[in-house]
Amino acid sequence: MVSPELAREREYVSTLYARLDALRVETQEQLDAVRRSNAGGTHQNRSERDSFARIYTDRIAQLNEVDERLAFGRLELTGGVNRYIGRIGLRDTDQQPILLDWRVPQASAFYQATAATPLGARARRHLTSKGRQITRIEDEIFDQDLLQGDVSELQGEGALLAALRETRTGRMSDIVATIQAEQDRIIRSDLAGVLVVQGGPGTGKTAVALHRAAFLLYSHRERLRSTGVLIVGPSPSFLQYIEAVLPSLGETGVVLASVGQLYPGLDTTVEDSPDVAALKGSDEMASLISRGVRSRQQVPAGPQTLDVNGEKLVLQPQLVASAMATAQQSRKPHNVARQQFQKTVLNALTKKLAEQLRSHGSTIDEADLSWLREDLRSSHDVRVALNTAWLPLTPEKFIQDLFARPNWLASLTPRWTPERRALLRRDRDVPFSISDVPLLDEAAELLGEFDAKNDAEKRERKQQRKRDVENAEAAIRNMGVEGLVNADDLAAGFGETAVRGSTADRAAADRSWTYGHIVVDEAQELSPMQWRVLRRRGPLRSFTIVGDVAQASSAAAAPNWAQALKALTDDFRLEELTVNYRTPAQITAAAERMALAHNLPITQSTAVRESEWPVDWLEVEADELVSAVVDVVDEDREIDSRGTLAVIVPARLRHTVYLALERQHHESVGESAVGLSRPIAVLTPQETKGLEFDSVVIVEPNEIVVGSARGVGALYVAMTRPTQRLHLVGTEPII
Ligand SMILES: Nc1ncnc2c1ncn2[C@@H]1O[C@H](COP(=O)(O)OP(=O)(O)OP(=O)(O)O)[C@@H](O)[C@H]1O
Repeated sequence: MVSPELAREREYVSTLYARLDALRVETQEQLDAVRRSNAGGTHQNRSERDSFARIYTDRIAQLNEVDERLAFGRLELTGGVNRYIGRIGLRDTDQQPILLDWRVPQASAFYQATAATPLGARARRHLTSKGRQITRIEDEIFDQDLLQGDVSELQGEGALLAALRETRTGRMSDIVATIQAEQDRIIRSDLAGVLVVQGGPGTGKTAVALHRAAFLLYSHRERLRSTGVLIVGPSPSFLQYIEAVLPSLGETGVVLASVGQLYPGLDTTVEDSPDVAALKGSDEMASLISRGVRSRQQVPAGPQTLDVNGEKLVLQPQLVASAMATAQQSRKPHNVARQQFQKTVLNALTKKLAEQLRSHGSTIDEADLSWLREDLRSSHDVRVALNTAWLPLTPEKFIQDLFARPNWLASLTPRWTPERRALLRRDRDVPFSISDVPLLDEAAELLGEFDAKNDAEKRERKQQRKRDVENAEAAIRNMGVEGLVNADDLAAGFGETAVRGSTADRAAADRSWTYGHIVVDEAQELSPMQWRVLRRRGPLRSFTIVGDVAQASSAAAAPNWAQALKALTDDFRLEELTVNYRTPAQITAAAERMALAHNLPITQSTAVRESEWPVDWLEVEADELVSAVVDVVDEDREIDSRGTLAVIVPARLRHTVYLALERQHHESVGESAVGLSRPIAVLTPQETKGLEFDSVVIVEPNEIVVGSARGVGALYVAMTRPTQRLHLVGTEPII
C-alpha cells in the first residue's frame, strides 16, 4: 500500500519529469530547425549554425544526464512552503520555480539545517528513487509541532547509509543527494584564495572537491567559463575513476589532468626511482635550471674572425658582452631575449662591416646597409658565432642535455657530490618521466617560445578568438536566444582548427594558459617543483587542495601542509573532514591501529557504519602464499560476485598473483589500470590511491611496510580502500 504522502510526492515528481521531457522536446525541435537550415550560406553562417547545433546537442545530453534522481529532496519552510531540490533547476511554463538547483543559495539549508539551527526550515525530506519512481521518503523534523502529525514516513535507515552500502562499480558517482553539512560548507566556500581540505581516508575529500568544482562553475559561470577549471589527480586511472562525476552534475567544461599530463604534448606515467624523484622534485632544480639556461649565454674567450662573403670581420668579446648584458636586462625569456641580442650584435657588425668596406674604397650608402645586414645574417660564421654565444633551445633538448652531459651538469653543480649528480644521469633517448614534467615546464618558462613564429601565431589566435566571440554575440542577438546560449561556447565551435575548440580544449593545449580555479586531489604527493607548475597555471591563487598528509607515499612529499604549499603560498585556509564514509568501523580501527603502532601521524576519523564482516588475517607458509590468495578471492566472490575486488600486492608479486587468478577467473581479472574496469583488479598500493572497492585482499602486508621508506603509509592506504571487507594474507604478521 502506498501511503498518501508517498503518492503525493510521486505525483509532484511526475510533473517535474513532464517538464523535463517538454524541455527536451523543445531543445530537439530547436536542433532540428538549425540542422534543416544548414545547407547554404557563407562559411561563417555555416559554422555558426554548427555551433548552435552543438550547443543544443550538449543541452539535450545534459537534460538526459539528470534523468536519474532528478529531484532528491524537499525542504519544508516555516509558513508551509515546500521547496524541491534537484540536480538542475526547473521552472514551469509560467516561469515559476518548481525545482531548485542544488547549487543555488536557497538550497543550502537542505544540506545545512539541523534541529538546533533549522535555518528557516521545519523539516527536510529525502526522496529516494528508482528510475523515475520515488520509492521511499525519509523525513527529519526540525520543528516539534510537526512530530504530532503523521510520522509514519520516518525511515529507520537514512538515504546516506543506503548510498554508502551500494555495490561499487569502479566509477565514482555523485553524492549530491546526501552531501553532509560539514561537506556542504566546504563546497560552498568562497572562490577566492587557497582552500586546503585535510581529512583521513574515505572522508569524502574527492567527492567534496568535485562537487565544489561543479558549484563554483555554476555560481561563477561568467568568470570561470572563459578561464576554465583544472582538476589535477595522481594518475590516469584515478581520473578514469572520477571522470563521470562532473558530467552527471551537468558540467563538462573542465580540464582533467594527471601529474604526468601537465606539460602539453607530453603524457607520461613513467615513474623515477624514489631518490631520483625526490631530487627532481626539490626546488633546488629550479635554480639549477636557471643556472643552466644562463650558462647557455656565453661570452667568447677571445676575438673571433668571421668570413662574410670573403670579407674578414673581427667579433670582439666586448661587443658580445655588452649586447648580452642589454638583452639580459630586458628579463625576457632566453629565446625571446636572444632576438634582441642578435639584433644588437648584427647592428653593430653591420656598422663595422660598412666602415671596413668604406676604408677599402667601397661606397656604402644607407640603402646598402640592409643588404649588408642580410649578408651578415646569412653568413655561416656569423650564425655559428651568435649561436655559440646564445643558443636557441627547446625545453626538451635542454633537459635531455642537462641529464646526458655529465661535464655540463658538473660545471653547474660544483657543490654536489658525484653520487648526487649520478641520480640525474640519463641517456638522451630515455622517455620523460612524471618528475621530468615540472622540469620541462620550468625550462619552458625560462626559455620562452623557441620560434618567434609561434609567438605571432599565438597573438593571431587570440585576436581571432576575440573576433569569434563578437560574431557569436551578434549571432545570438539575430537568433533571439540571448540568455540561453553563451557567446563563448558558441565561438568555441567556429572554425575547424583544434586550437579554436572549447575553453577546455584550448586550455589543455596551451602551456601558458591561466585557469580561473584549480582543484588538486591527493595533493600531499606533490613536490615543490610540481607546485611551481600549478602556481604558474593559477596566478589568481584560487585553489581547492585536498589530501591527507598521512597518506603521502611519494618520496618528494612534505610532512605538513605549510611546508607542502611553500612553493605556492603561505596564506591558505584549512578545513578538516572527520567522518569516514567509506570504510566500516572495524576496518577503520584496524588500519588506524596499524598506523599508530608504526608512529604514522594519521588523522583519525569516525566511521559512520559497521559492516558484518570482521577483518580477516591469514598467515601461511611462503610456498602456499599464492594459492592461499586465490582461495581467499574465491571465498570472497562467493559472498558477493557482483562487487569490485582489489588484490593489493607488493610490485614484485603483482604479475605472479595476476597469472594465478587469471587461470581461475579469466577475463574477470585485470592487472594494473586494466584491472580497474574488471571485477577483480591486481594492483600495487601506489595504484590504489584515491580508489575504493567493495572488498580488498592485501598480500604480504609486512613486505609492503618494510619495502619502502613510506611503506607504512602505503599499507595504510591499502587497508583503507574497502567499503565492505578486508582480508590480509601473508607469511609474517605486520611488524
Ligand atoms: N555525503 C556523502 N554521501 C554519500 N556518499 C559519500 C558522501 N561523502 C562521501 N561519500 C562516499 O564515500 C566514499 C569516499 O569518498 P572519497 O573517495 O571522496 O574520500 P577521500 O577522502 O577522497 O578518500 P581517500 O583519501 O582515501 O582518497 C566515496 O564512495 C564517496 O562517494
